[in-house]
Amino acid sequence: MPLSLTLSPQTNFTPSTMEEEQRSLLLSTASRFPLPQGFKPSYGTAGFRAEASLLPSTLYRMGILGALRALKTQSVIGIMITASHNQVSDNGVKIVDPTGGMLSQDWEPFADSLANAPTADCLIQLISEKIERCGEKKVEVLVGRDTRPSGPSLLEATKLGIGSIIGAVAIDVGVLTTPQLHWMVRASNCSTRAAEFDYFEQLSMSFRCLMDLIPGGGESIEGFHKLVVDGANGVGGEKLLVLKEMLNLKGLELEVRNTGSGGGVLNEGVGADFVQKEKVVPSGFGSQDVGIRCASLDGDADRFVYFIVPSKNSDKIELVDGDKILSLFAIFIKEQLSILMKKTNGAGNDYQCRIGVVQTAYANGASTDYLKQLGLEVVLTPTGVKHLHEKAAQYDIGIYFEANGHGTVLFSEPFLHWLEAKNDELSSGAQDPEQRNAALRLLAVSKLINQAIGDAISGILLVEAILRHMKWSIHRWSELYHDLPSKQLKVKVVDRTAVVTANAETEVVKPTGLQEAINAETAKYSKGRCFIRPSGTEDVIRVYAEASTQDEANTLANSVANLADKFLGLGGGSKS
Ligand SMILES: CC(=O)N[C@H]1[C@@H](OP(=O)(O)O)O[C@H](CO)[C@@H](O)[C@@H]1O
Ligand SMILES: [Mg+2]
Repeated sequence: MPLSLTLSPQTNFTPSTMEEEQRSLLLSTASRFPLPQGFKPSYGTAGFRAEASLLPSTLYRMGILGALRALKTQSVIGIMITASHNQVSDNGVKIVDPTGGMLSQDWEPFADSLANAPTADCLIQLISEKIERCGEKKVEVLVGRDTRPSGPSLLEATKLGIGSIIGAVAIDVGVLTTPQLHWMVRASNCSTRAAEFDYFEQLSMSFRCLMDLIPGGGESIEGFHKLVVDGANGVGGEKLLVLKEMLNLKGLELEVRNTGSGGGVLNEGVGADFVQKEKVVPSGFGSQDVGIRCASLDGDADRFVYFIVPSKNSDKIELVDGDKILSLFAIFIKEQLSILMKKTNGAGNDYQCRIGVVQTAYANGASTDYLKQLGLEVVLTPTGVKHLHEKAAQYDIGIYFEANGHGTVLFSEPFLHWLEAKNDELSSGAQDPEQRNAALRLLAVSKLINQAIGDAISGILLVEAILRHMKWSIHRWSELYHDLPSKQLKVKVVDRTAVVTANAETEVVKPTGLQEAINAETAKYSKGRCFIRPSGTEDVIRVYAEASTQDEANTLANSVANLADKFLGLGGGSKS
């Protein structure tokens, strides 16, 4: 428990004024968490990740960072202990800002410095430069974790870090999906009900609302109802089962496999990352699932993809990835908006709603072309939800997805205010009921789809409601456009930070000469596109290639991986 201290409002602590009580509290805890020798944690695409035994000092220090951020913002902050799709022996940490989004990027260098402070004295010096207190109210840091066995001990380290900052309190919110924690932090700071039950209730109510608004009641289509979900042996499967208990699924038969209770290993041969990258049937799925709608969550349930098992005789799947999920959401939202905005009695509409679609360079080129053909504005950002989310928030409706299934739809406050008012206006008087329904549907979407971060559970519910609304099978959805064949490889190099990229990671700036070599290789292929970038979650360089045939995409990826190896590699370095 933190020590209580009466503080005067607006007190700023400088190195010389950090009071003795705070200093000695920090000294007593910091000495228990030395930085392991040779360990250089780095704040990557989504926080810190490493082999779990290396992480107690990082988690303790991120506990401190969460507390400092809560004091600075005078808001609830979240800390999620997870390594998402990484192997079970890894763990990691993501920090959730007051809005429910990822830690503000201008705090990332501080996070790096804290995590790498070599001694307790250096750590205390860094803290004393950042610590700020305003007011006497204690600030809360919510700590959630996924199902990894290293979670409980890392939770204790995190709580000690939070408790080492006077004025901050750790609240253990237990085992959660990453997006549940983001949702709770956002709700806490909006002064709305923020318990896990409230999350489930909001999702189930908005889902039911969308289902009730389906013209003709969303009547059954042969073979339509069954959805089988692969829970990656992680936290998402169990949570989906809780939701299923609460939800009137309107005839949707939901089966969840790989919940982790059957002895399977987290992310091993299962889960969204495996399915999307390997394009093979996950463990627990097979010939009994041919033609059925299937979905996979990742280890912390912040991403999802759909897939079909096309034949009994092969372990290959037909992937319906984040790009297609984005396309489905975009079609539905665009359609509802155009119903809502249509002129009635010669009267126009008074709101110019800007829709934006945000992707990364990993988006399949066919999806980008398709979205542009729909008349949508498409922009690319660097990899990582922090970049996509920031860009999407600049629109009235910003739809963002990474190809791997991480994304959501953001609605701006001004647009939601307008929509609420429009809905009120349409509900009074003899208006077109379809226009009112369109307003209600968009409002329901804004409540169903997580406004804080990509969320597999809420995303799956939105997909299910839209497919039912459109009366589309997964096959119809998958046929929206045909993906260009693509290939991803990882290359182990001596120092991945030697690669510096520009233009949303599509061009290598350093080392010099490498981009020219990639260009020359890519030019040999019809519809060739290829880029490399350092991963922010693994110690590898990623290579992505697209071409008009799978063989060509494979060859292009291999050639460029060899180039990366030549410029940066271990010499005959490993590829996978
Ligand atoms: C190609 C790819 O799938 N990259 C993933 C992966 O990041 P890397 O920086 O590529 O390791 O993990 C991120 C966090 O989950 C996710 O946002 C991102 O899309
Ligand atoms: Mg994840």
